[in-house]
Amino acid sequence: MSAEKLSHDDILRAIAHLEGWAIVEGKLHKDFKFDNFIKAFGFMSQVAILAEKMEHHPEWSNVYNKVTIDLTTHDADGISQKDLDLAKQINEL
Ligand SMILES: C[C@H](O)[C@H](O)[C@H]1CNC2=NC(N)=NC(=O)C2=N1
Repeated sequence: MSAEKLSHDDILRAIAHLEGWAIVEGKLHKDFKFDNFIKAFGFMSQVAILAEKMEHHPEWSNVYNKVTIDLTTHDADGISQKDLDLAKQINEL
């Protein structure tokens, strides 16, 4: 997996196939809403396992049934293929 920063155009092309994701303040962003806190936290647990396996970790926050995720590659100082891969796997959960 490459950790090089991708161009804006490359990212736009890729997120056309990633439902719900957008570029917000230079990061790959998506808002999630669940029925309740337990479901939101269950989702976060699954994302945590994925992130640890990929050695690539989200910036995120949770308020009750809402989870906000921002993906960026700190090592590349921008969005890389790793962020796109993690976004795709999160959508497949
Ligand atoms: C050594 C380790 O693989 C790196 O520090 C990883 C860990 N998780 C990471 N996560 C994210 N989002 N960006 C990184 O650059 C990053 N680097």
